[in-house]
Amino acid sequence: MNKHSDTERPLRIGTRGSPLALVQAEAVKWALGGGEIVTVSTAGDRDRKARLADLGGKGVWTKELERALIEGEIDLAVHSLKDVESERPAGLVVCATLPRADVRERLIGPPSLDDLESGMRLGTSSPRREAQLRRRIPGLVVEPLRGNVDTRLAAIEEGRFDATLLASAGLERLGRTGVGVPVAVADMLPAPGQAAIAIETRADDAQVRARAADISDADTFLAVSAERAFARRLGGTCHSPVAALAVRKEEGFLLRAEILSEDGADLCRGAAEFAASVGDAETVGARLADDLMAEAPASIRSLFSWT
Ligand SMILES: NCc1[nH]cc(CCC(=O)O)c1CC(=O)O
Repeated sequence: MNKHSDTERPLRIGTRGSPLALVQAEAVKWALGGGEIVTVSTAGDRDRKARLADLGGKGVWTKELERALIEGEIDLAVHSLKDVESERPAGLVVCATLPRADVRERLIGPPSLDDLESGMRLGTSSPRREAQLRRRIPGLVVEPLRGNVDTRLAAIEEGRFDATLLASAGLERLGRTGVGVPVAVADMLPAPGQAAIAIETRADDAQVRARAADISDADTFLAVSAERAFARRLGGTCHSPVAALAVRKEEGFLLRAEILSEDGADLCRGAAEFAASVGDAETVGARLADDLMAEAPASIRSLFSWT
């Protein structure tokens, strides 16, 4: 029996209602040894046509859950960490992460990135994916493609696009392991926080924080702390192509990160090591952001509020 379960109420686990969100919330419920799933709909779920940026950026996926947390309707919120803006509303914290899944992207459509050519149509609404692939394939035509995983796969099957990219982690969690081909992180660095399921709660809720800490994966939490400190220091918005990935080394961790111009023509990348402490992860992530921005051309700098 879970060591907290004698004394504590079942936690209300807030989640979006998409198939991926529900699978992730179930994973957290299972790890906690129980709880009640509460589904909250977000602006991003209600409007599938508009560009993410026009709906108010990444916050569209999380705002309703955050309101429910602040108002005490739920005890914790489960998110794909990469959808959670690096600046949190006052009083809320990302306090735990489940063990990270495969961080790679999967290419849907062609057999490999080398099969993409100028003039082909890539469907994506991600500025990072757009910039990374336009850098690699000048002349690639990029058009918005949103919606849940099935919607996006259907768009390729119906021939509306030649290719799209999806996170391996999401496909695996939905049981779609055979879809597409994995892309090496050396060819496409993922988004900060990709493949990590995060628990967000009220900063002053010590009981929930303790229960979340029990199920948190320390290496994942350290890695994403550095990636998110990097993104936070840049002052990016939904229009900012940012990639970052930290991995465990024999001693400590290695953070790799890059920022690009919208068309991918310009790129600044770097790497830095950090020790196994959240403080060091955050310091090193922020310093790498400063180092890259200090040398970034205007085409990149204009996409961030870094000063
Ligand atoms: N932006 C939507 C989103 N948020 C998290 C995932 C996948 C799961 C993850 O990275 O944790 C996806 C889909 C995708 O980008 O393919």
